[in-house]
Amino acid sequence: MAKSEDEHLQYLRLALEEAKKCIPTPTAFCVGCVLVSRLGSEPTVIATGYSRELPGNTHAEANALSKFRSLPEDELSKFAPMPSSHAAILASADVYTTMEPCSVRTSGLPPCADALIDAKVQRCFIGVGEPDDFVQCEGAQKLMDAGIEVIWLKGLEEESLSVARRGH
Ligand SMILES: Nc1nc(O)c(N)c(N[C@@H]2O[C@H](COP(=O)(O)O)[C@@H](O)[C@H]2O)n1
Repeated sequence: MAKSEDEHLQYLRLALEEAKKCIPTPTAFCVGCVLVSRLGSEPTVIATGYSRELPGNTHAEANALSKFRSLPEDELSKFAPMPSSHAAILASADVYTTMEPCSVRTSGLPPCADALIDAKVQRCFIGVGEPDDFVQCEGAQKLMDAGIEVIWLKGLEEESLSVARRGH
């Protein structure tokens, strides 16, 4: 396996570890997400998130974005060689998510695909497409329509889905 492909799978495995932290519920998936900045000489994890980690009915991708945005400005130098803002770092970031970002929410809350588009992230690496257990998901298409590169990683589809469906 090529080095870069292996690196992407490593980040997806990290996202799977996040997904395993979710408290399962029969009415939603257990998803994990990792945000990686590539502004420095080495890629750096800038935030992680999982479904229902933050209070309320919260999703993995939105939680990772919120956690990163809540970091104080003076900690951002860890992620970028030049003085940089939260928005600039996110605009260079890659997203690794165990399941396709949601495009519609049964609760009516804002979908993760919209949050990633608003953050102007670079690329989104996905472990598995969202099955139509609850809704018809069009998250990957939404991201691509907004100019975000979508990469379907191969190899962890079954594990991503079985972790997502824990508690169903
Ligand atoms: N990508 C993604 N990340 C999460 O953290 C999720 N929980 C989901 N699930 C999706 O959201 C729908 C449920 O919506 P509500 O939380 O009830 O508003 C579910 O149908 C999945 O599409 N996806």
